[in-house]
Amino acid sequence: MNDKRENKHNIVLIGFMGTGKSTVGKKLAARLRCAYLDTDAEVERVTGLTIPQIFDRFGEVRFRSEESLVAQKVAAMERTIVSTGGGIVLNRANLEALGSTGILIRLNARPEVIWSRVARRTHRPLIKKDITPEDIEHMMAVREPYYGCADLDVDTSERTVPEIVEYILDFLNRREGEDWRPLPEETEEGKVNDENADDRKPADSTDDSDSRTG
Ligand SMILES: Nc1ncnc2c1ncn2[C@@H]1O[C@H](COP(=O)(O)OP(=O)(O)O)[C@@H](O)[C@H]1O
Ligand SMILES: O=C(O)C1=C[C@@H](OP(=O)(O)O)[C@@H](O)[C@H](O)C1
Ligand SMILES: [Mg+2]
Repeated sequence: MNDKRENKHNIVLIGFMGTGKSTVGKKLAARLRCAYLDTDAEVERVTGLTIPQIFDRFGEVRFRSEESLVAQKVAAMERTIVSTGGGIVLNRANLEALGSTGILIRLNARPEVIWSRVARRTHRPLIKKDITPEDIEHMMAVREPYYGCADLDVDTSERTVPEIVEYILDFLNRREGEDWRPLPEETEEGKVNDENADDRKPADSTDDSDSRTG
C-alpha cells in the first residue's frame, strides 16, 4: 500500500434528500459492475421495518442508530457503490468511516428542484406534507457544512441521470492509482468485447432487487 488512494475502494454518494443518490448509485453500480448498497434499504432490511415505521414507532434517534451501524459495515466493504441517506453525514463517526475507505461524491440540486422531486413522496419522514421550497432551502442551509468534505460535487439540477453517471465516471477515470473503468459487457458467446478487458479484474455483479430508489 504505497498510495493511500489504494484504500479508497468504495464510492459513496452523499447529499441532501432528492438529489438522486439512490437513482444514480444504482445506475453507477450497474455500469461499473460493482456491488451496490443503499444505506436506507439496508436499515430497512436489518430492522424489517420501513423508514417511516422506524420513525413512527421508535423515533429518529433509533433510525440514526441503525444508520450508524450500517455506515460502519459499509466502510469494511470492497468495491461497492453506496447510496447514503441524506442525514448520514450529521454523525461525524459515520462520515469518518465512510470517507476512510470511500471516495465521497456529493450530489446537489437547487431547493426548488429538490422540492419538485420529493414533496409529493411519502416515504421520507422529514419531508412533511405541506413542505415548501423555502423550507427545503432552510434545511439545506443547516446541512450544508456537513456535505463540504466531498471529493467531487455534482449539481444534478439540470443533468439527467445518465449524464450524472458519465460525469462521475469521467472523474473516477482521472484519479491516479485506481481503475474505475467500467467492466466490459459479455457478448453472446460469453467472450469479453472490450479492448481493456485484459487489465481489469472482474467485480461482483449488481443485484437491483436489493436496492431502493427513494
Ligand atoms: N437527475 C435527475 N433528474 C430528474 N429526476 C431525478 C434525477 N435524479 C433523481 N431524480 C428523481 O428524483 C427523485 C428522488 O431521487 P432519489 O434517487 O430517491 O434521491 P435521494 O436518494 O438522493 O433521496 C426520484 O423520483 C428520482 O427518479
Ligand atoms: O436526510 C435525511 O435525514 C434522510 C434522508 C432519507 O434518505 P434520502 O436522502 O435517500 O432521501 C432517509 O435516510 C431518511 O428519510 C432521512
Ligand atoms: Mg435515497
